[in-house]
Amino acid sequence: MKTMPVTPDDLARSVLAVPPLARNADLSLNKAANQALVKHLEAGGVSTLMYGGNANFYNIGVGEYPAILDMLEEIAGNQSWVIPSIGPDFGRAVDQAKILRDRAFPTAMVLPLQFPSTPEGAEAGIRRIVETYAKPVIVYIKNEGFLEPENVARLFEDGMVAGVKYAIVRDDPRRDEYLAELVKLVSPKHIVSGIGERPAIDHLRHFGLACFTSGSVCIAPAGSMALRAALKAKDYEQSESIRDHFLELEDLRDGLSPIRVLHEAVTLSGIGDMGPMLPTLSNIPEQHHAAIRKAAKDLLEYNARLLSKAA
Ligand SMILES: N[C@@H](CC=O)C(=O)O
Repeated sequence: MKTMPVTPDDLARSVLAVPPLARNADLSLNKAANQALVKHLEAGGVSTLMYGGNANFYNIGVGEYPAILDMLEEIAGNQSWVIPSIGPDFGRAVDQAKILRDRAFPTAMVLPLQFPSTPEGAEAGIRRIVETYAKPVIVYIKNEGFLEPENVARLFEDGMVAGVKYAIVRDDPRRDEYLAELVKLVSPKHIVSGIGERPAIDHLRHFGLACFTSGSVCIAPAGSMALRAALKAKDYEQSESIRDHFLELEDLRDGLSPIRVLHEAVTLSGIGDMGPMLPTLSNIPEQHHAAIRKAAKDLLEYNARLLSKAA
């Protein structure tokens, strides 16, 4: 596992995979299945693994946290950069930061708390979390009202933030006043698009963001990395044609539940059995499995074609 401090190059060098977390029937960690998924991602060229919403870190207790960190340290390749999440509530984030500060992970992402929270309170909380952790964190902006751009800018100026994951969903990602303000106050080289392949083209093309996070990268890492390369080359026609391969699965995710569909897609594709979802989420009903299996297998085949072309 890579342990160097975070730089903008780190944020840009790989799509940031946001994988699900595999569990056994009794909800214990399924190390073999988690490792199979990490190996699949690494074989497709992905070197950044961010464990957050898709792994349901929102519901992980402090008691289980050290065991999860042990497993992530063991399953990641030498060159992979692993970012665990902390929070979303302040008390849990501080307790997890105390566990993390003795570990080699280069940073952690602070999950956003919707309620009860104010922008000033969230800024103050992140300052205290960073004081406890003693390393800058990644800030996750998922909804309006959690942190204002000014709060984020102040945290940056004070060296508290290593990067921002920006994930507020808009009907048209090009029309985004919050993001336009944020990139005026914080250099976009520190900000990654956080909503998968669909808005990534607009976020990188029109706002200059450094890279993007993705769940569907877990099925087609070579596809997501090809999209990243096309965006870096500013080849937007090629970018759109690559993104088209993801839309069947992304449509199902957006229509049903992004996290739950991804969890089942990894299982049904055969990459690894993700098992039961940790409460308070539940597995997607079987009536949707046929459509998810087809979309996942189509995307996996696309991944295989890219890998064999590159070989
Ligand atoms: N939510 C996005 C990106 C990850 O955070 C996805 O799952 O594709």
